[in-house]
Amino acid sequence: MVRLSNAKGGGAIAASSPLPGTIGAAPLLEVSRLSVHAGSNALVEDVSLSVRPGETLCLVGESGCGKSLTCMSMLGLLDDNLSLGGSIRLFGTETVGAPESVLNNLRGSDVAMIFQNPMVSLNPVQRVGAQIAEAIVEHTPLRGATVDRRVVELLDQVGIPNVARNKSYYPHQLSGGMCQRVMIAMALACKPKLLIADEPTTALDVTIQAQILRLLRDLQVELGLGIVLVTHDLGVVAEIADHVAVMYAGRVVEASSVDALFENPRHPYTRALMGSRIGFGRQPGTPLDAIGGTVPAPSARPIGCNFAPRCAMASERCQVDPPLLRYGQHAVACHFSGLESGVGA
Ligand SMILES: Nc1ncnc2c1ncn2[C@@H]1O[C@H](COP(=O)(O)OP(=O)(O)OP(=O)(O)O)[C@@H](O)[C@H]1O
Repeated sequence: MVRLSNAKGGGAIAASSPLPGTIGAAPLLEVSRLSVHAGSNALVEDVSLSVRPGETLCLVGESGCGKSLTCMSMLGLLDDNLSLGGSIRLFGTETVGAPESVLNNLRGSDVAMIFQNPMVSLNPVQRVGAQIAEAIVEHTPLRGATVDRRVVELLDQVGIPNVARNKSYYPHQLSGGMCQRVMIAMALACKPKLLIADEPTTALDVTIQAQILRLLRDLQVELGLGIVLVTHDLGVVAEIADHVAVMYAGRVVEASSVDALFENPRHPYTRALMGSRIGFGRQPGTPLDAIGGTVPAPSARPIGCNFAPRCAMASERCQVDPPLLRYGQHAVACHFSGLESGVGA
């Protein structure tokens, strides 16, 4: 279940139903009223969400909406110039304000992260098998020949063909898709319960992207992983998400189950994201509508609703910040959502 709250909108909001089989399972991750500041600028505000075993939560939004900072906060990997507020509980342990040793224990053991560009994340001068072996030695008690066996097992698990040969290759000898599989193998080396994936398919072409998403989904079923996946692509969301949090200018503006979001997007920003992409409710032949304007910089946010300057529906009401409100399993922060009065579904 993804839970959401917004300080201005009141208490916790249950924004979607748990997956079958996860009802009652303790959340792997619980983020409550997360804020990230650079000096007086709020980069992320009042973000709350949770992920249970076997669930995939997608964070979606344009560049600069705060998706990566939200993920980096979860791992305690924020730059030194940033300050963190709110609460982040990983497997029940509060990590905000916790000593580095607590985060070190969690990172690479119960929680792992994969990034956008595997070519950048992998060491170019070390064979991929050796890089996975290093991750195994760092995060598990395995040693010697057992490590080699585990390398082969992991490469098999992520669908690398001809493992005996490919494990001795350097990253540049493998395709981008294969390198991303290697990164996923490294992430799995520590048998994590939670995987945080920041745009893991953005650098890959569409066919390979679909293969990697399928792999993540398969691994999730096999291992019961919770996944937080960042993307700006609603196609990726449709493919893999159970729950979605749409972020705009540092906040969650809409959240629900993936089905409810696509059936009935309520925030004008969500609808604009859908309208700017081929295949989401568009008639064949209609031109793509780019969303006019850009996400406001944290230092230049408007008074009231952050999306108002780009919103066709904006009126005087939007000078007042809309709270994130819930209707059933759907939460939205817009004066025109029809949710304020609790009507309409
Ligand atoms: N260390 C930092 N100091 C100051 N501002 C920062 C810092 N890191 C990120 N920001 C700003 O915070 C905002 C949110 O950044 P973030 O990287 O989380 O966005 P994003 O939604 O992940 O975008 P992208 O898809 O481009 O990664 C942006 O305006 C960014 O410029």
